Amino acid sequence: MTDMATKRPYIFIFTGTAGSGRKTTAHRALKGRDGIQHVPSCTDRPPRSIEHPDSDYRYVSPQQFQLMLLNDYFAEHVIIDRHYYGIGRRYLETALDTGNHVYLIVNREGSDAIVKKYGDRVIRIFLYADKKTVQERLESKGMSYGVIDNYLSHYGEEVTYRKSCEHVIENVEIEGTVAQIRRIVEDYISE
Ligand SMILES: Nc1ncnc2c1ncn2[C@@H]1O[C@H](COP(=O)(O)OP(=O)(O)OP(=O)(O)O)[C@@H](O)[C@H]1O
Ligand SMILES: Nc1nc2c(ncn2[C@@H]2O[C@H](COP(=O)(O)O)[C@@H](O)[C@H]2O)c(=O)[nH]1
Repeated sequence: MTDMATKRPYIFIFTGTAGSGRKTTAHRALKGRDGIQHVPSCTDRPPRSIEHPDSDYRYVSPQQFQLMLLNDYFAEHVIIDRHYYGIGRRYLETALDTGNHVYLIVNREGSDAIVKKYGDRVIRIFLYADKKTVQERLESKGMSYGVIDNYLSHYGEEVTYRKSCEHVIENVEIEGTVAQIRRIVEDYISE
């Protein structure tokens, strides 16, 4: 068997401080690129906007989520502020089995769980912005003050996780961040 044939695909994890721009920059850098696909999370959190539900999530009811848990549906799951979030194991593994690299956007507990399960093909890219910038960006996105305050209250614990990650990017200027993400990912997948 050739070296190429034995190589497992990479799992790129976008993690970091909440509101740091993970979704925006990861999708801008990678969506539509051949050979890599996003694995969306499931959550029982209701959409923040009914008119424009966040396409990052598969929204399920709390009852559905509990049933999925009972059926060992998730590769990892967390509870954040009374809501459940998780990455479907089958989604993730089907993508990997077809030879695609994947990317996920999860918090630090999710990152640790995926590393534990999938090992050294997991690459964590940590994004952060300073607290004041996060606040301004989320206010301009129209997020409620309650959610923003909650995000900011976890900032200190979240930012220390950068030390465990393979790559750290301060997301200042969006195009610069997108270019850095592309460079990091290309370096791995063109090995
Ligand atoms: N470099 C940047 N400059 C200005 N605005 C940005 C930048 N990066 C992201 N944003 C904006 O900041 C807001 C938060 O970004 P995004 O939702 O991608 O963050 P996130 O880390 O995925 O958040 P969450 O914690 O909600 O999952 C969005 O309105 C996005 O357009
Ligand atoms: N471990 C996981 N964390 C996840 C997942 N999906 C999202 N998240 C993280 O949850 C918080 C809160 O998200 P919000 O959209 O309600 O603001 C944020 O840090 C997300 O990255 C997941 O499947 N697993």
